[in-house]
Amino acid sequence: MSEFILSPEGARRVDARLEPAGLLDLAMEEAGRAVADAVQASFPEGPALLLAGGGANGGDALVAARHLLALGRAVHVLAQPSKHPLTRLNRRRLRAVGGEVQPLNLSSLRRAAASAGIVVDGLLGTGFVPPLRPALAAVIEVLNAAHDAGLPILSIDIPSGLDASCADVAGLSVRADMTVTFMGFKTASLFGEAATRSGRVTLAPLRVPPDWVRGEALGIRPDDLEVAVLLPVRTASAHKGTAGRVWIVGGHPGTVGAAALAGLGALRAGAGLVTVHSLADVPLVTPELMVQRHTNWDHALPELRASGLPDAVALGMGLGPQAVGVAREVLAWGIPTVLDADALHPELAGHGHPQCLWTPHPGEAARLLGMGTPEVTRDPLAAARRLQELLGGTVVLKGGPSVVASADTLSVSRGGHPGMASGGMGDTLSGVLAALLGQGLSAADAGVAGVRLHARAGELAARAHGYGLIASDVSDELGAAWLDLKQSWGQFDTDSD
Ligand SMILES: NC(=O)C1=CN([C@@H]2O[C@H](COP(=O)(O)OP(=O)(O)OC[C@H]3O[C@@H](n4cnc5c(N)ncnc54)[C@H](OP(=O)(O)O)[C@@H]3O)[C@@H](O)[C@H]2O)[C@@H](O)CC1
Ligand SMILES: Nc1ncnc2c1ncn2[C@@H]1O[C@H](COP(=O)(O)OP(=O)(O)O)[C@@H](O)[C@H]1O
Repeated sequence: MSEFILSPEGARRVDARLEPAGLLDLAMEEAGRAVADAVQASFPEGPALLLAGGGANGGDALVAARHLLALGRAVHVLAQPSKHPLTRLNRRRLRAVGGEVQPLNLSSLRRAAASAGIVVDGLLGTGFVPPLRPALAAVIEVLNAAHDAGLPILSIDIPSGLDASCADVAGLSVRADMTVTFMGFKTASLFGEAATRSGRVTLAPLRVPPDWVRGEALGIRPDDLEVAVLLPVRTASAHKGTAGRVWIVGGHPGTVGAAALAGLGALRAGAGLVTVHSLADVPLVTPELMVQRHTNWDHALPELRASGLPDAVALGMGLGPQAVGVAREVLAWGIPTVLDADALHPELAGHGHPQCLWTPHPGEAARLLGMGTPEVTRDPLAAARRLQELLGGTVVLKGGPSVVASADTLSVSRGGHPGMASGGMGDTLSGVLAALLGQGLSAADAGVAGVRLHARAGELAARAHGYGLIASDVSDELGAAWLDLKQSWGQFDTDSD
């Protein structure tokens, strides 16, 4: 099932629908219970210290404390005063079952932290409005010092002090080992330094009408089953001519490996026939890859067109200074096209078509949008949306994780591995995407499926290579990643499919 991504405003609008129906109390109960379960499952040792702020985030902490007590766990609760009716109600409920609530201040925190096995941070959630007030800043400093000394922290919904809608970390915030977030992931749970501060993030969807959440969602995060159904299935009579003919147009003296890596990626993602067209000598990365060296693009492109177009083309990888002119010609062919690297130029805006897949990394995205790279990485969902509006077709804004933006959906990929931060990984992805386009997927489906396939291959390759991962290792695992995704569907017969 897809998971959703929510803005703080979207979460508040869902709250506003729950409250008059009397359902906010139940949502808080479920949220607090999910936190208690996570504490028991992941941090079973020692007393649990729960910190409750004045808002609903603090209410979740008080509910969690009650559930932990009921499970027999030693709990210690420090709370700020609250005007929030449900938070006050849950403070009374906690007391009613014998739980003690003491005021939160620096000395009570230091004392309790010294004997705690886990701290639950329920100080600030999506209602936080920066900047952090000094009194809470001092609390978070003590908390982070205790964390540095080895005390684990689980944050409720979002680490206190983080702006949920932003991947950057502007000021002081809690450094969590784990975050239990509700209804949908927040931008801060998924991207950048904010995601690092969130630790391992798990989603408690809460029993809220899914249409209420879907209606507010900024985007979705498909699971592997949803990706698996997008991957093409061949009939027994398939042959190389029906499995997708792909051209790679790229390479230039000095950067010709980029085109070769794309070719390898396309072969390993199932393309039937792959030819690299280049002005430079392409290294023989594998004999199955066909190579045509041309002397100049002005002659080569009309000849190629006349020779019969392939099912899909990927262009730009290491293509060099002529990339924009070449891209204009290739776009006029009107066939499924991946545009990467040197072909990602603002001059091409308006020249695309619905079967285009544009694959910028944040630096290229910034060049296309005429902004700085930090603006792109601060809010990758917004940047991907703007890129799609500028370029049309489908945009893959690459990163860990990548965002796939089509006209009607924003989708965030799961997985990948930090070992994928090495040159050539994006070239491999371009080949993968072209192979999927060549096998008949729409640009939007190829974007979602190709990015996850590439990320899964990266995860598998990292088992052997860790941070020493190189792009051709990822290509080598594409077949295994494909099988893996299909098996998650549970309908894959490895002998015949
Ligand atoms: N449907 C859902 O998603 C559900 C969401 N749920 C939960 O609700 C949470 C959102 O709750 P929320 O709206 O009450 O806000 P919350 O984060 O507790 O913050 C408000 C408190 O912070 C304070 N404060 C603010 N800024 C500050 C600053 N700069 N520096 C210092 N303090 C500052 C502010 O103080 P005040 O301004 O009132 O003085 C007030 O006390 C959400 O994250 C999730 O945990 C669940 O209960 C179940 C259903
Ligand atoms: N930390 C990471 N986690 C997951 N994927 C990553 C990470 N770092 C890089 N990648 C992936 O590697 C690829 C890098 O692309 P790009 O920067 O264009 O590489 P190149 O231009 O060297 O080919 C992207 O698909 C990106 O999603």
